[in-house]
Amino acid sequence: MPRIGLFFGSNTGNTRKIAKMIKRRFPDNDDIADPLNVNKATPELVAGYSHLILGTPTLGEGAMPGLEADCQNPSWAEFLPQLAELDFTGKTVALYGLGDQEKYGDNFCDALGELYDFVVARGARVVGAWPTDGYEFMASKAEREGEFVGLVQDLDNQKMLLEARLEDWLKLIGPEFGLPL
Ligand SMILES: Cc1cc2nc3c(=O)[nH]c(=O)nc-3n(C[C@H](O)[C@H](O)[C@H](O)COP(=O)(O)O)c2cc1C
Repeated sequence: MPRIGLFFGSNTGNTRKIAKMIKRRFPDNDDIADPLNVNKATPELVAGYSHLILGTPTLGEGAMPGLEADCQNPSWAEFLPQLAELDFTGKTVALYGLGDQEKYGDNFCDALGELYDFVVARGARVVGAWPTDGYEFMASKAEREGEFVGLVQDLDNQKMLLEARLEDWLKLIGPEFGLPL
């Protein structure tokens, strides 16, 4: 079984696209599972991995994706409560989030911050903090002590930076995840 689980929620496909890019970046590497939408995941599946890469967009006004944020399918908002009792102690977790800094500068990538708080409260070791340089926003729950808690991508305004940012971040977390660079 792969060591590294790759889970995402997505409304319009951007977060899924990045999950697929991460998987494709390591071809023929059995350590990393195929990306799975959280609306098809189970707590048992998440529990089975020692390493997790979790991705989420922010919807609504700073909300997790899910039915209340007008997604067509359940997503993180419905799945996280199912993980409430899961012990993340001993797990290494890397997070990435998507948002729109121009339209939602007051809630930029808030769901990424919520995901961070959720796993940290359950004992996870989170790696892959990311600089806020190069982004313009007013407030973000994903910002802690001057850094984002994970990779931030803005495909609405900075799509041209997608690949370079992802590559740099994968280099950052690679050693923590035992992934080749
Ligand atoms: C209705 C709606 C609400 C949004 N609210 C926020 C928000 O509060 N904060 C933010 O950073 N981005 C917000 N966004 C931007 C999305 O997070 C961004 O477009 C993201 O790339 C969508 O990812 P997905 O295609 O995986 O769903 C919102 C987008 C939509 C359509």
